[in-house]
Amino acid sequence: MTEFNDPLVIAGRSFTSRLFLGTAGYPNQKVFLDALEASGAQMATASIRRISLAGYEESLTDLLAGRVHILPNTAGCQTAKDAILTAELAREALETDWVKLEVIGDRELLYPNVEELLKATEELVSRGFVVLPYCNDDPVTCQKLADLGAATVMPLGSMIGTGLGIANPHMIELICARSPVPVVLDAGIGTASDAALAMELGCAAVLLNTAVSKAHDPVRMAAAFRHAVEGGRLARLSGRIPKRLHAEASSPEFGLVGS
Ligand SMILES: CC(=O)[C@@H](O)[C@H](O)COP(=O)(O)O
Repeated sequence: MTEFNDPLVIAGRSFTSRLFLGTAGYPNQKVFLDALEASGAQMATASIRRISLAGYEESLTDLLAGRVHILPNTAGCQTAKDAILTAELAREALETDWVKLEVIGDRELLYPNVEELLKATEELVSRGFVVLPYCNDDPVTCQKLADLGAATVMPLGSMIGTGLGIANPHMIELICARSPVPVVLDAGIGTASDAALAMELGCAAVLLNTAVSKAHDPVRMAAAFRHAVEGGRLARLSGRIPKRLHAEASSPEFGLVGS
């Protein structure tokens, strides 16, 4: 059975795991590392502004190096200028061109500022970055980001940290159907079934943080997400049955003894 292990390729790099993990908010370093291992994730994102997290005994980058591909993110940035500067700092410090681009338009909602996001994407692509933008669940914005050269689009399921799951599954499905680049569902995931749904809708991968780091048992939850993402992907590839409005007997009615 190799189908659900078909690698996801982003900017020439292959990932056999389609689960990407955030690194913030774990109770301690051991739980974080155990959860990371249980998740099977091969890419983990860390905020470049908070890279030396309190509670971690050694630097987060040293901790992650050799285990996963580190994806610095621009969390906390509110303008294109700020995000570009942060990405450049990350490139310098971590020697990576990859960046998860977050440009926030509202501190309470943590919703993207689309105008600034597009501006920052264009500039960072022109500077040679591999840009993975966190964006609205809006097909027009996703198309614009792809046109500007984003390596993926990462529409939100719902607001960051809410655990509300996928607020608009129809739109996520539509984005997946139209996107020329891989779609990574990012943010708002609450539990394993949300991640399975994302994959069933056609997402190439899922990025999440809070649902694991704040779970009662983060390590088990990380394992649950690993299975959910694989299961959802497998279901997607298998082709689900159409939904019907009327019952249809699942057992044949003819050829039974006495019929
Ligand atoms: C870690 C990170 O990048 C978050 O900003 C991301 O969007 C995940 O959100 P959740 O914590 O809701 O999974």
